[in-house]
Amino acid sequence: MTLPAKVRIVEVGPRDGLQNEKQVIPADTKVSLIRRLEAAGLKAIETTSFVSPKWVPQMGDNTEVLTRVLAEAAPGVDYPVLTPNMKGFEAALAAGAREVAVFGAASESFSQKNINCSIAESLERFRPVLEAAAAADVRVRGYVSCVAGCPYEGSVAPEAVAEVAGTLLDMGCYEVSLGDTIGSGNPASIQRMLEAVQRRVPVHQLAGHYHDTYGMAVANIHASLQAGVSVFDASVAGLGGCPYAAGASGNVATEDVVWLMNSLGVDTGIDLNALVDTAAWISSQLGREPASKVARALLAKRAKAACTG
Ligand SMILES: CC(C)(COP(=O)([O-])OP(=O)([O-])OC[C@H]1O[C@@H](n2cnc3c(N)ncnc32)[C@H](O)[C@@H]1OP(=O)([O-])[O-])[C@@H](O)C(=O)NCCC(=O)NCCSC(=O)C[C@@](C)(O)CC(=O)[O-]
Repeated sequence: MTLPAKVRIVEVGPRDGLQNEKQVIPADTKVSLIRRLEAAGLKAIETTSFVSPKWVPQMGDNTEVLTRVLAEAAPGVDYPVLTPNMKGFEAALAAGAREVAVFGAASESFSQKNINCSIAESLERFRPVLEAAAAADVRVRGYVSCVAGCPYEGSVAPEAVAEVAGTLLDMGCYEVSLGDTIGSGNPASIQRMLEAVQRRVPVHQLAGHYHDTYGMAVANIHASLQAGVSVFDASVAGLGGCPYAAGASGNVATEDVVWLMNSLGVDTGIDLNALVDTAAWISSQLGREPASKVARALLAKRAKAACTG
């Protein structure tokens, strides 16, 4: 299949990337990260989540972060936030959200552990969110977790993914992001899953959200590109992991995705050097090195050039 001329990258670092950090990250750092991502050319930046602070303490500053980000919103940039129920949606709307995301799963056990209800109950919680969002002219994105495997149940049937994705679309989501939450997918299994999902959902309404636990995320993105997917979620410096999927590493690093796309001649609109600066900056704030191979390689190259130059 011919590759698309350009792809849309949804940066999830400030939410998916930071939600699992044990240390308290000041709101100033989160806002500064988002400003740097805007400057690097990201046009969709998942900013925070309106979930229970008892469940995910790191996102407890959601209103402050979203309000401050929106007060100086960059032109043409979307700032989606997660909202699992009406309580979250109402708080997000009050803080000025113009895009939200509901998040379900293709695995019953993960749904219970993550949002404390069954898949069917979760869809019933999302329905009023989608209705209220339509009335307020707020866009809604859908997520399906565990599309390639569940930390509690093991394998997940592609048909189960297709069913939840299709229902989210029928309910009014404009796009469904397919989460390989524990990074257990490989190009063959992702391809099989996408074939099943595409029987229910048009490919232009799908996004890939692949964690990089086993180093397969870039290969899975390449397989998805060949299957016609042109939206990918990624996290600067490879930050993150899901608090309810033990051992799962971060999302694929945004730098790795931009490097892949640049090498394929696919436009992302993102400045790789500015992105690597951002990866180095947020990693230093967290007291570690960037997780991504591309950031490490480019930073090492710069350091060598600085020594020899
Ligand atoms: C969904 C709930 C809230 C249900 O939690 P619950 O306990 O079933 O909810 P409840 O309605 O029974 O309410 C219990 C308490 O929570 C409060 N509450 C209820 N709703 C909210 C809200 N929206 N915001 C703030 N507080 C809320 C509510 O007010 C009450 O407070 P209390 O009276 O005990 O003081 C809970 O399970 C939760 O917050 N879970 C967190 C899930 C989460 O954030 N997981 C990580 C994100 S998902 C992910 O990372 C995967 C993804 C998207 O990236 C894709 C992938 O990789 O697969």
